[in-house]
Amino acid sequence: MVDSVVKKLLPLAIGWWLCFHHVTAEYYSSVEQMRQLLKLEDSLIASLGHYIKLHEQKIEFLTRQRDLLAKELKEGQKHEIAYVSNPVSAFLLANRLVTEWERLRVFMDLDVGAKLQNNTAMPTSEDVLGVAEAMARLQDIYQLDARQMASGKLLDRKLGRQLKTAECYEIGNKLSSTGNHRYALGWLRESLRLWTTESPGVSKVEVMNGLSYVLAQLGEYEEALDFTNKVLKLQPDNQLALKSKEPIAKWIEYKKQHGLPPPPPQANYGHYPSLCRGDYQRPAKEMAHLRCRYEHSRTPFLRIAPLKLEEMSHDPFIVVYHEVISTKEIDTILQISKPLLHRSMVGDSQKKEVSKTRTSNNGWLDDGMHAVVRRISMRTGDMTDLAMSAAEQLQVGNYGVGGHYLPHHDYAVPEEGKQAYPDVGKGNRIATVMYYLSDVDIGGATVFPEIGVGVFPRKGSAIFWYNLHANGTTDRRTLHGACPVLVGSKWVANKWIHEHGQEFRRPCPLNPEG
Ligand SMILES: O=C(O)CCC(=O)C(=O)O
Ligand SMILES: [Fe+2]
Repeated sequence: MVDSVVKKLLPLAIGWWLCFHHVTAEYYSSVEQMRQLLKLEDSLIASLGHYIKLHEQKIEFLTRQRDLLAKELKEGQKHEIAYVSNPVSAFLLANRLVTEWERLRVFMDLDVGAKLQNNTAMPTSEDVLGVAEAMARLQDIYQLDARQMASGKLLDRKLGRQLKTAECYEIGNKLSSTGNHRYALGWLRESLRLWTTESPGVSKVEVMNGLSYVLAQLGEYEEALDFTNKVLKLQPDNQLALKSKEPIAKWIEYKKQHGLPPPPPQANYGHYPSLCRGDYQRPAKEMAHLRCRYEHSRTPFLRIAPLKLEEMSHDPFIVVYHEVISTKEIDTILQISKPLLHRSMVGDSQKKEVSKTRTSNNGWLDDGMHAVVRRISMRTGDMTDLAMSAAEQLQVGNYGVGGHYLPHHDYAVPEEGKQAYPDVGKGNRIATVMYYLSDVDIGGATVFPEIGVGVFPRKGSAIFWYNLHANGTTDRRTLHGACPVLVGSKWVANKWIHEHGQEFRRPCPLNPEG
């Protein structure tokens, strides 16, 4: 649509420029020449009329676009958090800001000279790709198909509105450009299924070319050729289809003779996906001895204020404390940490980098920053009976749509002769206490794939486990990950406690006397 208006405007702008440059000839010395000027003015007025008309069309077009975008924005503003924490609407928002607004900006700059004013940095195409990758991750872990998502359904929830042909195409296209062909296919098929002659924004030929490309990438050459042929039937001179037809036909021959190369190996995290979905059930005999109880005997604090404790695993030791941080304390923590958030890194102090294995934001809070931060440190000490002199600052983390942290260990494995966490200088991370500062609508569990344990976030709870064996060696069974957030915004706060000072303190929590 933008294109067609641009095509009309451009020659006119050039014509207008040419008209003015003709007026420089000498006219005054001849009546006949002067008569030409009347003709010139007549044609100038006609051009001006044409120019105004096209500008009116342009304004009309921009007004329509503005109204459409405003309508979409209004939808988003009705339920802000729900809108940005739903993978589909989050994708559409990022995509609108990057693709559609950029198109409009170019269009506006073309002639009128007005520029879009904005003080906030616009998201970039990186953001759109990030959301597209998150979408593929969510589909993978939670087994979601494009058709259901496009109908506004996520698992058992009905969310948002139904997607249109062009939106499905846009998602498929972005997934295809990030190499997620498997999921791109579903979205492009949905786009074609929804396509009608009235569908704005994308032509049937574009969708079918997209399908042909993705199918060829997946080794489905026969169906790819089918789509290419369909495109050529509709548009015999379609360049993309003409170019791809021959290579696809060659691949069909190759496949007949040699078969397909084996697909690249996929990372396998055992029960990780099923634990994330809450589908995995541990054998009854492993669960039988786990209890929910009040913890009231280990420390003086617990005698006065017993805590609700849920045992998740005895060996390795993993428990969840419930209702250990109040909503008021959480509000304070979130308020001070929000301005400090930045993209989470992976790696040790020697080499830290941004990674797709950990997509969240975090910020560090020191005890000196606020009484509540100090109080949380003390509470962590009271809960665990470990010395807080060897604890790191509180790390507050926020995961957006599709945000996750693939299975990892919290302890470090230093090179021979080097110490773990040299910047902390207090030994390895003996234990982790992680507070859940929010509920999560769907997804976002903390799971331990080696031992089949999954904990779903509950605002106010905290999970506690030892990363090291009692003899100080690392416990590999503590491998754990943060499942992608499907709907919602997940907030956590980590307190990592190191070895030094714990020599006489590490209790056997299941048996205080032992
Ligand atoms: O967010 C979670 O559930 C786990 C986070 C985690 O493992 C970490 O930050 O080290
Ligand atoms: Fe961790």
